[in-house]
Amino acid sequence: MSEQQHRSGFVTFVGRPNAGKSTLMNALVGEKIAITSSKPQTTRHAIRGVVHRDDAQLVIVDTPGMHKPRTLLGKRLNAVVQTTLGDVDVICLCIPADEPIGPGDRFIDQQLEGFPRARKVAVVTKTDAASKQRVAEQLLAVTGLREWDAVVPLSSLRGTQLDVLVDQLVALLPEGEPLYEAATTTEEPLSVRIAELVREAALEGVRDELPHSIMVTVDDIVEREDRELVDVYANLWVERDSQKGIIIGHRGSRLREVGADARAEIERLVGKQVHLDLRVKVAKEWQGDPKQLGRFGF
Ligand SMILES: Nc1nc2c(ncn2[C@@H]2O[C@H](COP(=O)(O)OP(=O)(O)OP(=O)(O)O)[C@@H](O)[C@H]2O)c(=O)[nH]1
Repeated sequence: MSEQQHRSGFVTFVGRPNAGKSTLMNALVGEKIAITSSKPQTTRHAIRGVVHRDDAQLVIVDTPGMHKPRTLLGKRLNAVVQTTLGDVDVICLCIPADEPIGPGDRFIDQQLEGFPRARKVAVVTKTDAASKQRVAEQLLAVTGLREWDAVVPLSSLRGTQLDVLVDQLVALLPEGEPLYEAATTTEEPLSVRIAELVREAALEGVRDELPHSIMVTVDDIVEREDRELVDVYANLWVERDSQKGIIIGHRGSRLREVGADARAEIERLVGKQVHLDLRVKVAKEWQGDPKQLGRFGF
């Protein structure tokens, strides 16, 4: 194949919280990069995953869910979305098959008008969770929103139609050389990926406003010289003392569970045994504090 025919470019997935964007990106990249959870607004960073093919390279940028900002963190997250969308070749709007199209979807669809350069693809996600008829109705409803460059129904969970989406996306990319080396699946530094795995474990089973209050930082990752062992020093931040109690649980039982879950995922990532030193700390109302936000990398 000549260099000319190779295609490469940037694709992003937008959609209301819980639409299945992160799960889809992980399924496409074939490796756990963005963390997923049933809590809305799990994604906080613009994360890149890379899909490699002989004839193309798709760089996927994951964005936080678009929403009306309530906190300073919310505002900064929306700014990340705006910058990301101005910069990509294809924007995919994800709409779950198992829920009717609502004001949230329409709001985001309208925002797409602001990015005329990008090609636009509708992805109907979670087809496994809806009947055939429901999927067909949803496809019709989605088609009514605007003129799309492609409309693809799929299930990330079952892995159905993922190849169809990739084919469609590749066809919409400009011709160009690969942007990343073949072995690269993400640009995220190891410390960030580890912090996200700890946050994912901590999100399991927490409710109400607590999910948004959780932040994880990694102080140090130390490889032992004498053994195949990695020491990870991480902090789990919450906004209030009462939240600290919830995270730690009765006699530390919840924290131990979170640590064990996170450790298993980190071991899978680094391919070595891991010792996880996890401390719970309070950063008072960090979501509204510019100094704290800066410290957490927002
Ligand atoms: N049945 C089914 N569930 C799915 C599928 N894809 C995602 N989900 C579930 O939907 C929920 C939300 O998925 P995410 O990928 O975190 O959604 P998101 O759009 O990235 O969410 P935010 O980060 O909040 O913007 C999770 O509970 C997933 O397991 C799918 O193909 N089928």
